[in-house]
Amino acid sequence: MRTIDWVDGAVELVDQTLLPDKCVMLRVRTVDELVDAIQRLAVRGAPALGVAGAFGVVLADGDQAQIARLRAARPTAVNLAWGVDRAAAHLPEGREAVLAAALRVRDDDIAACKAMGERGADLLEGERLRIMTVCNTGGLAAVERGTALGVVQTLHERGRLAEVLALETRPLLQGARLTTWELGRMGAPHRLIADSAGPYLLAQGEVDAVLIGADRIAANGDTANKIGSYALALGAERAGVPFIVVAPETTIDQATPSGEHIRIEDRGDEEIVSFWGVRVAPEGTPTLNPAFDVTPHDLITAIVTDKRVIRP
Ligand SMILES: CSC[C@@H](O)[C@@H](O)C(=O)COP(=O)(O)O
Repeated sequence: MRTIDWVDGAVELVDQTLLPDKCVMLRVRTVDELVDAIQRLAVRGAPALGVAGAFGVVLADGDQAQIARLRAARPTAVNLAWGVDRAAAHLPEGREAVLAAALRVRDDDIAACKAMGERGADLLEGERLRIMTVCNTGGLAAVERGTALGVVQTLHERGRLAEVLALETRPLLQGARLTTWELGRMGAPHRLIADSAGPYLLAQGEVDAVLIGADRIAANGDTANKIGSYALALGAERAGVPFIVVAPETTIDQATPSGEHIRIEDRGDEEIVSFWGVRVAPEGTPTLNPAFDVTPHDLITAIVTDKRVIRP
């Protein structure tokens, strides 16, 4: 199954807000619908956002204001702007050239995820690995297979996966809803844990490696990823566990020198004052809701891309 694709003149994508209960495909025909899908996380994850951005330029049909709005729909994952720019570069050649460029973004992502899975599995030592991960970095965050969870899938296919400990990933529960769903479909052994249990379980020696994805990697290797990644990096360093970032080359942003320059999306009050539509905090509680954090490069053991292994 492809998470996102171009089908009969429209973008077709899995509506991830409905998982794990329902797997429904959404057909998106306008930039307005696509921006809405991106902002409510019907489509999400850096590589999938890159593909959505590229397809969105086809839908925009040369309208520069719409292209600009799409490019800014979510600020932290560099892949969205990158995908938009890569397709938009072909606007002077006409719609067919833009569509061809967008299809190349899709195909390159499929190839990159396969390459990362193999390189990551080759890098890890040990025969029966216990992996900790946060958010969702599987096929749902890309077109197929994904980044960090793509490495997990390759390990599983090679018979080298003992277990995955998946953080639930509050507030939107990408780990609880999406990662466990994907691991179940793969038949990979896993247990779901509360976010705050991550560093403790690392200290208890329950984990052989932490594998995460990335939304933007600065030129010096500082990495923005789902909120909670930094706590895992600190816990992993203290426990002597490798902390590995898996991301395509397209997530490396040479224009951003270091993590302090990365814009972190704040997603507002609603997601944390309530849980699945039920208010859990007193009316009017002020909030801070950063969707991502930045792990400094010195806490990262290795960055695995589709082309190389970087040791920041
Ligand atoms: C392969 S996905 C890498 C990242 O995009 C992923 O870890 C992540 O943080 C996604 O956040 P989300 O807010 O669900 O888009």
